Amino acid sequence: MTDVSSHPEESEEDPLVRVSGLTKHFDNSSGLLGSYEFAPDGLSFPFTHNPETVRAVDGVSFEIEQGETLGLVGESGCGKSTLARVLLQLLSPTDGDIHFQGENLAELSNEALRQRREDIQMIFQDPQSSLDPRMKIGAIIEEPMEAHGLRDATGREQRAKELLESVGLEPQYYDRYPHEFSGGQRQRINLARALSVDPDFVVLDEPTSALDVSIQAQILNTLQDLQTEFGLTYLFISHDLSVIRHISDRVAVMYLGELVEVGDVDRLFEDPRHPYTQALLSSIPVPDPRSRGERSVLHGDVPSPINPPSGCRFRTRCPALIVPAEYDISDSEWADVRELIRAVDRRSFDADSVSHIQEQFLDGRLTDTRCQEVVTEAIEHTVADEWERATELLQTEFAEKSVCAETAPSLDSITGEPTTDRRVACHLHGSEGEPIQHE
Ligand SMILES: Nc1ncnc2c1ncn2[C@@H]1O[C@H](COP(=O)(O)OP(=O)(O)OP(=O)(O)O)[C@@H](O)[C@H]1O
Repeated sequence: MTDVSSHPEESEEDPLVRVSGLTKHFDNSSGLLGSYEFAPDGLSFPFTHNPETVRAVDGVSFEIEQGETLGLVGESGCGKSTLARVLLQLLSPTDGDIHFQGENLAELSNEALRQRREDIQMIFQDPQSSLDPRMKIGAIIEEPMEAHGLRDATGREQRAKELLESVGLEPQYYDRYPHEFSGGQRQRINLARALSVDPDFVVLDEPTSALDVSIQAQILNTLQDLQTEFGLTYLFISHDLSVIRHISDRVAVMYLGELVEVGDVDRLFEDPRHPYTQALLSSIPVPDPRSRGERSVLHGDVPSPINPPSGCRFRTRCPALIVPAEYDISDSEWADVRELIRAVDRRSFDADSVSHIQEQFLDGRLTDTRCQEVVTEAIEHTVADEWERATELLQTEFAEKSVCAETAPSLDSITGEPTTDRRVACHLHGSEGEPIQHE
């Protein structure tokens, strides 16, 4: 039970964790000479200074209620681990606040923060890394209790043995060494160690990714049992959507440092609203492909967080990019133009003649004259083997003029949902849950 009296700011309505506008930027120039580029010719000024900011986490806000599991999902490099490390105070935020049990962690004294650290524990992907091979299992589990001055030696031993049982291991493993255990068992030992200080909140960063699939399911079940037994709250980070679906109550989808969709796990999996969530879900293999709607595939890589795209960060890979307001073309014409833009970008067709390419991508001439002029000029560039000019023209005249490039969508709730906590950051979804019309 949480001792409410020890947290004066806490009120009935406070979630366990409230994160507001959390931002973590890495300055790549922090290393000695890291951001200096030396002139190779030896004639010009000897070096230039190009500091680069990696926008790993950019204005992220969410809440986690006591006892729930929030799943955090997204492709590699989108900022999940950085977010976890900032939450755990292993990294200091560039901006934003983290409230835990009603207290702003940034405002705590060092001693108060040290005590709070007891309440927030982390489990990493590699079950080996935190187990010192020279220490016995008992000592490994007792170490955090000792560090926080909890219990006497006998009490710690008793607690360690109880925890071994709770995580599904034998109490007599207390005197053994880590090398005697399998990957799954080592992750269980890590769990026992994290739970030894009675945390309220556990951040699990890809805790099952290094394990065999059959072992993964057992660990997930143990995590759920432990959650009930100890009243734990989890932030569960994974790129594996089936794991996220199995374990989460709610899910937050992250793309290039930002959250793009948050919602109840069943609603989000049944009816994903953000094109990125839709693309991620359609990449899960399903036994019967006919049972899913239209499949969309993620093209290309996640762009660099050093210079993320303007507006919506997903727009450079988005299959639903909104047509620029100045063009008066139908949805199917716009779909054809988008296909042409992607094909030019990937140079995926044989640029033989203007008329042939026009026929290949477009069903007749476009109704909007200006739009057709741009398309013709771009196709002419490809035939002249000027692919970069074609790409640049299409980007400037179409992609960059879309509202998706001009304005960053905010993570807004969608009304008409059975649950209130469904938020999506996409210009396709207005606050009334209806697509915004851009005529
Ligand atoms: N210390 C650092 N200095 C500079 N850049 C960093 C640092 N740590 C992370 N990054 C960058 O921040 C971005 C987010 O990385 P992060 O590890 O948080 O992503 P992730 O979603 O957890 O990916 P993965 O699942 O591969 O670990 C990446 O572009 C990464 O290269």
